Amino acid sequence: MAQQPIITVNNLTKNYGDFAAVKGISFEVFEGEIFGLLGPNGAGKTTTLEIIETLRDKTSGDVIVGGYSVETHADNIKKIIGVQLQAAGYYPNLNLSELIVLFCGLYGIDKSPMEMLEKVALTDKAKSKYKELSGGQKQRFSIATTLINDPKIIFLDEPTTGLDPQARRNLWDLIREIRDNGTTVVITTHYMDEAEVLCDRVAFVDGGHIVGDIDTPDHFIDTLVASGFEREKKTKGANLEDVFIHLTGKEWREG
Ligand SMILES: Nc1ncnc2c1ncn2[C@@H]1O[C@H](COP(=O)(O)OP(=O)(O)OP(=O)(O)O)[C@@H](O)[C@H]1O
Repeated sequence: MAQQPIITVNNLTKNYGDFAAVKGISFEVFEGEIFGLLGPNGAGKTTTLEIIETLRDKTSGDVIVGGYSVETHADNIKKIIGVQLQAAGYYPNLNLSELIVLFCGLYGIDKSPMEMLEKVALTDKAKSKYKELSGGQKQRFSIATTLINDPKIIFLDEPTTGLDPQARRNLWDLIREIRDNGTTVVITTHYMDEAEVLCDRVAFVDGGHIVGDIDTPDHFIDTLVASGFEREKKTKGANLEDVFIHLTGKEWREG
């Protein structure tokens, strides 16, 4: 069966005053995939994401999300997407369970906080405040809040920045699980190892453009190797991170 586009971005541009941050970007995200926008700091990933999320106006181009145009049907789009809040959005005096109740109220949805926390393995932190969580737990909680309205698509902007290797791997498992349960995931990252193991397809963004094709990580790598590219050093069968994980285990950490 042909893959169905759930997001179509066509010739998108965004100027901040005289500065062109996004310079004619086009891509499709297929239903049910983990799609990665990869690129260095300042490439235009967040700007592109925020326009798709209807949080920022575009300068020109077309963006269709779930069949709706960002220009004319932003409210319909907001109902079918899940977006991570910045940390400042979490009221400091409420615990995780109370925060979930608050978000449910904003969406007009009745969900059990424990059920939402269960999805991200945080039921034991239900009575904790957001600021008391570790980096990985904070990310997991913020992912739980994106799932409250049973969205068709969630957007994760650099979800593993600053996390330790276990927390990153556990977050990758969680993101795959969300995809396997039928939610499309759009993620930005500048970690190529992350994109390689996590994303079904990726686009490389640099200087406001998509450079090269949009393809699976495997196909990109195979094409590069077939072109005669060789790494300078022969890689070993494991790396230092493998040693670290082997020695310290892969279980959830509370630290
Ligand atoms: N509100 C704004 N006003 C002016 N310039 C902005 C604004 N937001 C972003 N920019 C600029 O637009 C460019 C793209 O920024 P953007 O945040 O989209 O990049 P990014 O790829 O997400 O980078 P990062 O990984 O650092 O978040 C950068 O040069 C940035 O300084």
